[in-house]
Amino acid sequence: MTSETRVAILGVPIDLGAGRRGVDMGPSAIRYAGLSRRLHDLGHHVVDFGNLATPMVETTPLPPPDARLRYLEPIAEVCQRLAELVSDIAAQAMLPLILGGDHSLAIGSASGSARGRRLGLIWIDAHADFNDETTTPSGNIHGMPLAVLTGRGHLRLTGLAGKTPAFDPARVVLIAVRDLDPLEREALRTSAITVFTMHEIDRRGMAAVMEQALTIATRGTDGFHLSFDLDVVDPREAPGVGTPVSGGISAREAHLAMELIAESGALRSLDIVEVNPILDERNATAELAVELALSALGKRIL
Ligand SMILES: NC(=[NH2+])NCCC[C@H](N)C(=O)O
Repeated sequence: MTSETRVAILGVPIDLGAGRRGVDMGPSAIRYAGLSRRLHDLGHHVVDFGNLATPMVETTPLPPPDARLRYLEPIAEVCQRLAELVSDIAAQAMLPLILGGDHSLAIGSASGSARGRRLGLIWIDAHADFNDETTTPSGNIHGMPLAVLTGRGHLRLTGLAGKTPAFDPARVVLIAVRDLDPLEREALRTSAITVFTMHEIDRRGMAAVMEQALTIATRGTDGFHLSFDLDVVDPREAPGVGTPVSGGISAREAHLAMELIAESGALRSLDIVEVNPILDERNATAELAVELALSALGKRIL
């Protein structure tokens, strides 16, 4: 039996933070895969707030080729509005479920959720998204949100929670990472973030890793925000993502992680990001995204 949650769906169709087009169609693809109806069938009260208005590449001035923070202004503006909305939704005792969109949007969603409360952060992703303008090889802001949320990055982005850092690095866990840029790796090594790479998952198993992750994210906190990038799943099972990396977790391991998150009872808000329908195979990745959201919100086989 799942306990009824009031779930607020919010789409953020943005791809300005990514180097490749297409993840702006993610919210549509995930809705088309039946998200709202299936959450309702699971016993939740679901309200779809529609999509946040977002600028698109075609109507936004092109950043200079050497930009270290591509599309900073439009992304900061979207994240600011998103933070307001997520904070309002959370204040109404609803659980915000944010559909992406590229991962830069987590700067807004996680900051908004962390306003006025002390949250842990669980980041499940093939990448660490721990670059800043001095370490980024691409200038793409979707490679930076975890750095921003732990206090490192441009001032337009780091203050959206009303406190900096939005999250205490000691309460932040990064899971299933397997692709780091050289300077990003150094920054991660000296941070207080707990990192479980693919190596730890292979070695100790997802259940043991998640158990420890949940302890870290919930100790002394009011719960946690989950940011889930579909590219964490192996591209054989999740081909429709913007930046695929081979050697990922299986869909089963992803489900196990989500089920343990649901069992913790401490999930306060979540993002499901980086679904790219252009690269997908008959919407399989969006369908997986829906299945995983259901697991995170209490779906059980028996
Ligand atoms: N959310 C993502 N898909 N991030 C990919 C980041 C790739 C690379 N590390 C960069 O900073 O450009």
